[in-house]
Amino acid sequence: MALLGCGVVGSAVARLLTEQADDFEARIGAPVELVGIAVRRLGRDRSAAGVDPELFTTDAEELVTRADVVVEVIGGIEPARSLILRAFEHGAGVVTANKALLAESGPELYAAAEAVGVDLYYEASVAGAIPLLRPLRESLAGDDVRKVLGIVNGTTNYVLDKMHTTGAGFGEAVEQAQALGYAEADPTADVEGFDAAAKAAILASLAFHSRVSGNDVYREGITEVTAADVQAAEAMGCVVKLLAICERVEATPERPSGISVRVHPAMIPTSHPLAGVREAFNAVFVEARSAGELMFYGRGAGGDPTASAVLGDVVAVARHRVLGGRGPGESAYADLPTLDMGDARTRYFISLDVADEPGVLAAVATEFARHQVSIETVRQQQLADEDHDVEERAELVIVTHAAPDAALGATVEALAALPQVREVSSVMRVEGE
Ligand SMILES: NC(=O)C1=CN([C@@H]2O[C@H](COP(=O)(O)OP(=O)(O)OC[C@H]3O[C@@H](n4cnc5c(N)ncnc54)[C@H](OP(=O)(O)O)[C@@H]3O)[C@@H](O)[C@H]2O)C=CC1
Ligand SMILES: N[C@@H](CC=O)C(=O)O
Repeated sequence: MALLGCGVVGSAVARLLTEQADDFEARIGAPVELVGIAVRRLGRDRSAAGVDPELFTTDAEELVTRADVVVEVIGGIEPARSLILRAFEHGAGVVTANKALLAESGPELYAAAEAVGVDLYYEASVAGAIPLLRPLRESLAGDDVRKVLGIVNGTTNYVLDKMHTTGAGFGEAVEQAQALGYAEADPTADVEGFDAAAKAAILASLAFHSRVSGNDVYREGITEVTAADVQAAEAMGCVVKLLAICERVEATPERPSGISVRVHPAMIPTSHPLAGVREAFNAVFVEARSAGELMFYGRGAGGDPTASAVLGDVVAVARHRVLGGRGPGESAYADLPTLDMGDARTRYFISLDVADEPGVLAAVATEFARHQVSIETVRQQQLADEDHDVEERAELVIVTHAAPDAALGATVEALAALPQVREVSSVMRVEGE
């Protein structure tokens, strides 16, 4: 086995593989020999990997030519993509945790693996330690998956959790997540939702037997979530979570059936099981026609949890080397189109700072009616300034029923333009009953 990368995940893979060498031999039916570990720079302290220092090399291209199984935990697009293709050319099976690469170049990699008849496994790429991709790809192969909904990014869940529970600032919480090994090399990928979007693309591809790339996913990160949003959520008995939502959408007279794949922050009621997902944990609901609802929960990031998923794949690929055969390849036969975000049916929470005068409610309600958005609840309260003097201002808090996202967005724009509306203080989608 060749290991590409020896950072948070790679060092845990090397250490656990070495510590449990006898068990791996028994499970696979042959010993696993680590033939080398490729890194960017030599001379760093690699003691966490617990392996012979002679194994380290900066020549990854040469290393992949002398292994039966290549584990890629470098991250990013290049040189990870070229190294994986080179490993396939030399007949090696590949295990990767690289969701960014799979979401961008998945079809190319599946085809290359297929062409030479070798394995490509990537359980660690979504939701860290949680066995999720194999259940979707294999256990649910006899069912019809309708929806996948969950928290798939540990860093943002950690940040939002800290903002809720300790009142920590955004930057401070991101630094903590980086120190704990949860964040990507560039944490922008986490906080801007790119990492969750890549994972949503992988989940949707597997769940709906279609090709979904990261660019097909509607994406909003958590950088715009303010302390005021967090407080507004709490006042509503909700918490803010970054959610990945993949769903089958039936045809309407205006558009064909397809899939909606989106990542954005949302308020969910504290009674919802996802609200209790704390720190860097992940949780994913899968809804299938016959199975009903399934929930997967566990550690979504960090060295050892991710290495657990990587090593599970190593055992599967190595077994195939010993016994013959290979795991399932890509299944994209359904070829469903990805629909526009505007067509997704969502619910909105909207908080407005309005002039407290007659006719305000009617003006606001008219905009909702004009855009065919139905209101679920409205709450109005007078606003006081810092000296607790009651001004001629009020806060209107509105929660809508589900409506097309485009109609909800247009409603917010129209509300902002009303003369009675001083400010749209907070807008967030709402998920969960
Ligand atoms: N951290 C986590 O919790 C999880 C991470 N992942 C994924 O796992 C992968 C690895 O993540 P992580 O371990 O956190 O990343 P790190 O940044 O901690 O480690 C990356 C490793 O790759 C090496 N590397 C970088 N560029 C090259 C190169 N050109 N040639 C050879 N080696 C190179 C680095 O070398 P050097 O040490 O010399 O810098 C380092 O050892 C990523 O795809 C990530 O998305 C998936 C699930 C969870
Ligand atoms: N940066 C990612 C790591 C695991 O995929 C996350 O925070 O979830």
